[in-house]
Amino acid sequence: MSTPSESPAAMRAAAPLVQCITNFVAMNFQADVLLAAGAAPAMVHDPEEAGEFAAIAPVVSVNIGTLSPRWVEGMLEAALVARKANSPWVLDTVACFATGLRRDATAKLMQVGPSILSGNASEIIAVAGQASAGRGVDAGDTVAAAEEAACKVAKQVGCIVAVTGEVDYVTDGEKAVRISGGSSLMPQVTAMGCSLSALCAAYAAAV
Ligand SMILES: Nc1ncnc2c1ncn2[C@@H]1O[C@H](COP(=O)(O)OP(=O)(O)OP(=O)(O)O)[C@@H](O)[C@H]1O
Ligand SMILES: Cc1ncsc1CCO
Repeated sequence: MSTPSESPAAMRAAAPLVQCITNFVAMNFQADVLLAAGAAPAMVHDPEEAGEFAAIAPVVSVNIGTLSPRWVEGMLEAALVARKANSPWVLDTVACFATGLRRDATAKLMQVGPSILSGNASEIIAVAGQASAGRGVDAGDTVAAAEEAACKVAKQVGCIVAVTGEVDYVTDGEKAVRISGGSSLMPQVTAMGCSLSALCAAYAAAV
């Protein structure tokens, strides 16, 4: 395992293939962010091939931003294959509180047990089964308000939970770190959080 300062070089050296099942809005931007960081993105989502590809890729990044029932099938197939192979997989629960399809998909995906769960404060509060103030893809809660929910989910699932916002809160349920350094311009650009969760996947595969 590399130290945080060694991790970027370790990731570049490994150049991990990252299977991304992500939303239409983020797809291009997220792929470019992964390439810039030194990973090798592949956007592979159809259930006809998602599981097969997950057997080749060392890590899977799942993002529920633009959902359809068929995409959910692909997500579940890929997540199950990754889990069975003991490979990491990351779940970004975009707007998971908003509709029945999203709530149902999130519940099924959480049952597979992601290695890392990433979302804004309202999404993480909703995953913990609490009422959130989110609106669409935007958070209506502070990161601080989601810390308890993040710890609860991390302990229950045995995963890392990252709550994103002005200062990110990352926990395994016992230890936690707060990460600052973002820009107030970042919420004005779409797909920042989506790209971050895919980057987490790349690092999980490589370091
Ligand atoms: N107000 C802010 N000030 C500084 N940095 C921020 C702020 N809001 C977000 N960020 C940065 O943007 C990153 C993504 O966080 P955010 O919560 O906006 O993701 P998101 O809502 O899931 O994004 P998207 O759904 O558009 O992909 C954070 O990790 C943080 O670095
Ligand atoms: C705007 C938007 N709508 C669904 S996914 C997405 C990208 C940011 O979450």
